[in-house]
Amino acid sequence: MPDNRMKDRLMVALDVNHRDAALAMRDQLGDSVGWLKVGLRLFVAEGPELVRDLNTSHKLFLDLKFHDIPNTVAQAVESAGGLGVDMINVHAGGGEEMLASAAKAAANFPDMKLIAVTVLTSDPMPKEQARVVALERAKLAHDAGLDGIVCSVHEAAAIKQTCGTNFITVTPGIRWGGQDTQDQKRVADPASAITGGSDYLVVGRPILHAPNPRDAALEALAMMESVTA
Ligand SMILES: O=C(O)c1cc(=O)[nH]c(=O)n1[C@@H]1O[C@H](COP(=O)(O)O)[C@@H](O)[C@H]1O
Repeated sequence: MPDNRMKDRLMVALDVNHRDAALAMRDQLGDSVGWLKVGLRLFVAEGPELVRDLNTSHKLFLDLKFHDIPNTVAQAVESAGGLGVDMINVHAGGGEEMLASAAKAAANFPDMKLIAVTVLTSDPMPKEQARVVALERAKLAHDAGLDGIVCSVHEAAAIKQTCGTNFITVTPGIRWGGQDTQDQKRVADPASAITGGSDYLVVGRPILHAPNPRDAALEALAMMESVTA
């Protein structure tokens, strides 16, 4: 049985395009992971009903990366809050006013975490530059009252240092054992993510496309656990 402290820090990105595929993956993973992430592909295909269904067995991160004028983003945050999900995200690039409007709307849903994407893990900018920009955007999100950010493992420690240990760091771009990095540019393995200041690891294809997704999730969890006391 996986360690609850770690399984509650592992988010599987359900980047599939059909309700049946999503439910089958949920069932295969079972209690090996604490979180599921629904992103653009699945949400556009299947909508809110599936989100509610998945949220009955697992915590749910609705990853739609809102990026629009402040009023529109605030309204979208309200709608997401109405779904009862546990976490949503916006783009920090939307600026201070947009972030503040999103935070104000999210305050009506105290159980839902609002986080901001800093620099996409697929962005080809050099790592040093990504760290500077991600930190700048993290500060903006922190000052606007958001709960945390999405960044790569390479920026997580600096962000924690500046914004405080309670400021949530969610890190996609997780690969291990020589896996193909695909479109991801700033990657790290599960153990480095834990030691590098990540609160939550987002893993998609390395689990979804594994011969046995549950075994792949357990492998990631074992690496996460290997660096904790
Ligand atoms: O917000 C995200 O979740 C996200 C931000 C980011 O900077 N990079 C990133 O990969 N993601 C998401 O994290 C998941 C990573 O998937 P894999 O690359 O397949 O592990 C995908 O669902 C992406 O949409």
